[in-house]
Amino acid sequence: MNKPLIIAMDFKDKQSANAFLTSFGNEKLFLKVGMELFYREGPALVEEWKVAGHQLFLDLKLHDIPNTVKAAARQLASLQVDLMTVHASGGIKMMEAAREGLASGANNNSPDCIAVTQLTSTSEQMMKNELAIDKSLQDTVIHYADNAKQAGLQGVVCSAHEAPYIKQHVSSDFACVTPGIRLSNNSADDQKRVVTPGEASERGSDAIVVGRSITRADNPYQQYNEIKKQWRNET
Ligand SMILES: O=c1ccn([C@@H]2O[C@H](COP(=O)(O)O)[C@@H](O)[C@H]2O)c(=O)[nH]1
Repeated sequence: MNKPLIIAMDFKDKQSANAFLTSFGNEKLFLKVGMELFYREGPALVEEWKVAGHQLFLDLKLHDIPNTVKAAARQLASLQVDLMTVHASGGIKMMEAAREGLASGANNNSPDCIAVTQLTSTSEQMMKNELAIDKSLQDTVIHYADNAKQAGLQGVVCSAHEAPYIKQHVSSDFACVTPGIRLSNNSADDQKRVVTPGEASERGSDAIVVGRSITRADNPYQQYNEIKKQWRNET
């Protein structure tokens, strides 16, 4: 990966999403389609944006029994997206099943598959009190990342806080895709583990995912370029 800045296209429908994209002109982007937009618009919008030349991250966070995940991944592979997600808490067999499903459904290149370790909206306190996980957040994320590596996935979704530890304890070339990105004057909203684009870069993130800081900005294109500049250390 070459320091991608992935835009989280969390819009209610295709019309609002495409209205947002008009300010980017013909620029080719890396777009993340999540549950909100996919459940409304389905594969057609993904195909439309692929044809328009954008890279696509389909973030549906599959989490089910291995057989079901394998079959779902087989369907998603035919969409020829670049990246997709599963939840690491589904276990190694489920992640292996996702990889097998992608391989069997792809015409040529299968999409990269990465596993969500702990959502960036989760705090250490919440993990212990609500989720009843006794390990520290950092150790849990490293453990899940190690499972994802064993399952043959290409990387994980984590916060940039954990990225250096994953590089150190799992593998330096295991991809860390990090949401929870905010400029220093932005609200964290529902995110708990946030960093600035510059901090994500310093901590070794391979790609950042940014939604509301761009999509809700007064001038999304200007904000996108400001975040890109900080993320890529361009002065
Ligand atoms: O741990 C995770 C996994 C996925 N996400 C997704 O990233 C974006 C972040 O949006 P912001 O508006 O920049 O907070 C969103 O689509 C999430 O579904 C995440 O935030 N954390």
